[in-house]
Amino acid sequence: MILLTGGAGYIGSHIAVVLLDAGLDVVAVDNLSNSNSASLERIRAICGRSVIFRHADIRNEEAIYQILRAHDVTAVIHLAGLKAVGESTAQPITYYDNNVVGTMRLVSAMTRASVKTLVFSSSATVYGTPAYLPLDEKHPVAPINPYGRTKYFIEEILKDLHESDKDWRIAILRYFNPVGAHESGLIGEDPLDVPNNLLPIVAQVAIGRRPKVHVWGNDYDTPDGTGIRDFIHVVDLASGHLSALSQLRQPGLLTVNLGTGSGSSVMDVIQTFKEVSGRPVPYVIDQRRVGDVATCYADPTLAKNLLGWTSTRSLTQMCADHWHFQMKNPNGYRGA
Ligand SMILES: NC(=O)c1ccc[n+]([C@@H]2O[C@H](COP(=O)([O-])OP(=O)(O)OC[C@H]3O[C@@H](n4cnc5c(N)ncnc54)[C@H](O)[C@@H]3O)[C@@H](O)[C@H]2O)c1
Ligand SMILES: O=c1ccn([C@@H]2O[C@H](COP(=O)(O)OP(=O)(O)O[C@H]3O[C@H](CO)[C@@H](O)[C@H](O)[C@H]3O)[C@@H](O)[C@H]2O)c(=O)[nH]1
Repeated sequence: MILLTGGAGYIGSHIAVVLLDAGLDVVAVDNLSNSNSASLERIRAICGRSVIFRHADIRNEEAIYQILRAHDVTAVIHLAGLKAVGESTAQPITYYDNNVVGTMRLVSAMTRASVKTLVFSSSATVYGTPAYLPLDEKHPVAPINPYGRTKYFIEEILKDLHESDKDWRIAILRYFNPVGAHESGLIGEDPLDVPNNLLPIVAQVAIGRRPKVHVWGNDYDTPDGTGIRDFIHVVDLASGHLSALSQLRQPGLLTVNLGTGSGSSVMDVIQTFKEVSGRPVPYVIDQRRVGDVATCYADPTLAKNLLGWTSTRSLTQMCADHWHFQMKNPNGYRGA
């Protein structure tokens, strides 16, 4: 049995599908602070079987301990956390409590239950401003906001934990920019508030929920002047977790990028989305967003060599699947 924290969320729901499809059993823990339990019903519709759901907060060590014991959990995939960069600057203590303290309570419960296999969701945001590209795992880490620092501190805590007890099997996965949705259009990204990330904004503009995309700067040192990111299909990202679990059959700690290795600009995304949706995507050029870097993409070689994992889905596929979910669920999971 795999415990999936944050299992009702965007990435967690896609990982649940990949795990169930691989024949594994899943217990999902989520406090639903940024998700809707409707996603869990949709998982059942896709896979023909369910995840077990426990409504709990990862900071509740006793509750997590009881869940680990009751379900004979052998490994944990840990996604639960807060992820909005701007909010983390306004509410740093909330972020440190939820993400860092939450992870400490979780690993304490795991230690008590003798469950010592952990896959952790980190982020390319730990690299901060790139000193060189593509970003490999040896690139220095220097996050530039509290959210990024929670990920960095958790990585360091997990390294200390592994140093202290070599029985632990830990995979730290640094995600680049997850986008898209399951091909069924049943699960996808459903931001509860105004989205910050590019793809959900573009999708809401294409469907008419917002008038236009604000392109944050077209004066970067990139071919079209707009920011470049390594967008990765969420289903490819999810399958990377299955590969990491297989690799953790031996004790050890690994830190691996999950990205495609190629970058697309904001204008590439807008153009591709326009093509796959057949809808206009009006945009306006605006000031640069504070804290943004010009270009960020992964060196995915280690994931290939160590995990035998590579991404396979194109930007067109990412936009098409994102659009499919948006069309099927114009108001997200609300009303589902
Ligand atoms: N989406 C991205 O761009 C991105 C990039 C890099 C890393 N990540 C990381 O991946 C993970 C999942 O991200 P996502 O995009 O699916 O976000 P999400 O908000 O959709 O999912 C996170 C889930 O965790 C739950 N949660 C939050 N705090 C909790 C707590 N204390 N106890 C129990 N549940 C809690 C939320 O309700 C939500 O369902 C996060 O750790 C995030 O930092 C995301
Ligand atoms: O309305 C918008 C939103 C974004 N952008 C641009 O689009 C690009 C991508 O932005 P966004 O989707 O917000 O992603 P990032 O800023 O790269 O950050 C994401 O990707 C990181 C990993 O690389 C994660 O750590 C962060 O949590 C996650 O928000 C950037 O150039 C932005 O300036 C716009 O032009 N207009």
